Order: sequence, then C-alpha cells, then structure tokens
Amino acid sequence: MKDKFGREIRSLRISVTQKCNLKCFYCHKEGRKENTNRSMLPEEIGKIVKTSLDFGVKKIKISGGEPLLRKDITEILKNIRDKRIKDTSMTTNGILLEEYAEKLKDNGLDRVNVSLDTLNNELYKKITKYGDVEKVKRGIEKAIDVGLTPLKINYLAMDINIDHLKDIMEYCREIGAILQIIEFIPTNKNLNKHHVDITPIENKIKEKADKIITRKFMQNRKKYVLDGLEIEFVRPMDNTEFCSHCTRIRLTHDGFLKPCLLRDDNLVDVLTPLRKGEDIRRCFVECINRREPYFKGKDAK
Ligand SMILES: Nc1nc2c(ncn2[C@@H]2O[C@H](COP(=O)(O)OP(=O)(O)OP(=O)(O)O)[C@@H](O)[C@H]2O)c(=O)[nH]1
Ligand SMILES: C[S@@+](CC[C@H](N)C(=O)[O-])C[C@H]1O[C@@H](n2cnc3c(N)ncnc32)[C@H](O)[C@@H]1O
Ligand code: SF4
Ligand code: SF4
Repeated sequence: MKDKFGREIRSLRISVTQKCNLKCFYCHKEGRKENTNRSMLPEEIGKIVKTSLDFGVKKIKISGGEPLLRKDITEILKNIRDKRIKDTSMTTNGILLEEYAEKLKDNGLDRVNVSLDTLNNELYKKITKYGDVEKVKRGIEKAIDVGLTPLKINYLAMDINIDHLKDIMEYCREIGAILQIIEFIPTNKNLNKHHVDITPIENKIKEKADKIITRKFMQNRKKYVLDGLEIEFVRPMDNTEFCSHCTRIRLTHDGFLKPCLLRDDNLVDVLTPLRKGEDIRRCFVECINRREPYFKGKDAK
C-alpha cells in the first residue's frame, strides 16, 4: 500500500524497549518522548509484524532503547520470523552483543548495526556515561564471527568527535564493516551546538569514491565505496529528498504505530485493538494514511 504521497511501505522499525544501559546525552529515543508503561509481549510483536507484511513490509529493524535489554529477545525473533521478510536487522549499542550474538543469529537475525561514535574510551564515556569501548569491540568481533553481517558501525557526527572520524574509518576497514556517517538531530535547542554539517565530508568522499550506490528504498541514501570501505550517509535534516523516499513506519515500545520518526502527535494505537481481538489491519491503513514527509519540498501536497 502507498501513502498519499505515493510512498510505498517496505520497512517496519520496532522499538522493543525504551530502557537502556547507556545514557547518551543526545538520544532521540526513536522519537517517542512519552511512556505509557505498556510493553508488548513477543507474541504481540509477532502478530503486528505478520500483519505489516500484508501492507508491503519486507524489512524489519529492531531497535530501542537497547534491544538487548529485553531478556526475551530470542522469543521476539522467533515470533517475527517469516519467509516473506527479506532482511531482519538490529541496531544496538553493542554492550551486550558478545553475550547475545550467537543466539541472535540462531534465531533468525541477519545483521546488526552497532553505534560507536569514537574509539577513545574517555570521550565514549563522556557521550554514553556508562559505556566501555573494549566491550563494544568484543561484541562487534563476535557478531562478525557468527555472521551477523554486513555489520555497520553507526557514527554520529558531532563537534566533539568529528576529529575521530579517521580512526573510525580505519577501524571499519580493518574489520570489514560498513561505516554509516549519521547527521546529528538536535533534540533540544541546547544541543544545536553539537550539529555538524556533514555535506562537505560527503562531497570529499564522493570525489574520491570508486563507486556510488543509491539506496532507492532507503530514503535514496548514498553509499560510497572508497578503497574497499563502504561509507553510507544518513542526512535527514531539512532533506526533502530523504523524506520523499521514506518507506518506513515504526512501532513504538508501547504498541503504537508511528508514521514518522520526528512526530509524536499522530500515533495509532495498535496494541489495544490487538488485545481486544479486533482486526488490526485498519490500524495500518490509518497509520499509512497519516504519513507525510516531515521535510516537504514546495511541490508536495
Ligand atoms: N529522519 C530519519 N532518520 C532516520 C530514519 N531511519 C533511521 N534514521 C536515522 O538513521 C540512523 C541509523 O539508523 P539505524 O538504526 O542504524 O538503521 P538504518 O541505517 O536506518 O537501517 P539499515 O540501513 O537498514 O540498517 C539513526 O540515527 C536514525 O536516527 C528515518 O526514517 N528518518
Ligand atoms: C536510539 S538508538 C537505539 C538502538 C541502540 N540503543 C543504539 O544506540 O544503537 C538508534 C540509533 O539512533 C541514533 N541516534 C540517537 N539519537 C540521535 C540523534 N539525536 N540524532 C541522530 N541519531 C541519533 C543512535 O546513534 C543509534 O545509532
Ligand atoms: S545507547 Fe542507544 S538508546 Fe541508549 S541512550 Fe544511547 S542512543 Fe539512546
Ligand atoms: S518522513 Fe522524513 S523524518 Fe519522517 S520518518 Fe520518514 S525520513 Fe524520517
């Protein structure tokens, strides 16, 4: 099913918990500020996912909070599993990855993205409060070992870690990971000072790139191959092209369908009807109808 702006729905991003073992000062909490204290059971997540497949979803992203804090994460994966899904991935801070990697792979997870903004433990601690770079690196190694690949390193570009980008690039090349350079989304005015324009970095890499790939169904994001290293750019701010190619809907940790990451005012409760035994297809129709590009070009209606 397409939305009013002609955008297909191909991907469902599920936040399985709002809890986290780190406290990154910038966290956007997947755009969900409120907490209703509701939580979805693995079977409920499974049922919602199965319904989403009828609307064109082919890719599942598991996120949070920190998804590996769900003790029943393997149950969640078991319930999600379906032949129609082409890609099941997780975004994690990697702290618990060493312990979980094998179980995740065995229960149907295809790959992981691991967030790591610097290799410098002092700065990493400043950013995350409770983090430990070595632990994350061990998690990354284990994930690669068990085949949770292609593994992506999520590097959030900020004023405080922009000088660390070179080290992260080298590290990714060394371990054979894809590097994802993400534009910082300030969640309040005090954080504006950390925003860095990553366009000049992208232009520099583009000039030297051996190959350029456009991710058509992923917000037309550009991926560059440079001396064997794949570098993807996520540049959402004020980016009308990004939003006009957005094929993603979200499921919040407390059971609401969310038409857009950056809006919290148009959610559709899917958990209540599910618990009442009602047909939840109408929730998807409503969510898709409520979708609109957050950053709109002049021509968008
Ligand atoms: N504005 C906006 N930002 C997004 C959206 N999806 C992901 N992001 C940002 O992109 C960054 C990377 O997200 P990931 O969780 O690693 O997943 P992904 O790169 O989108 O997905 P894959 O490429 O399939 O692994 C995060 O910082 C998100 O905030 C989106 O729909 N809108
Ligand atoms: C919200 S976290 C949830 C998953 C997991 N806890 C982690 O950190 O990977 C998902 C992604 O959002 C990114 N993120 C968080 N806050 C952000 C912000 N203000 N701007 C851009 N990306 C952000 C993180 O870097 C991470 O890659
Ligand atoms: S680890 Fe992820 S969810 Fe936790 S605070 Fe950092 S960005 Fe947010
Ligand atoms: S419309 Fe834009 S901001 Fe909203 S989820 Fe899609 S890409 Fe992100």
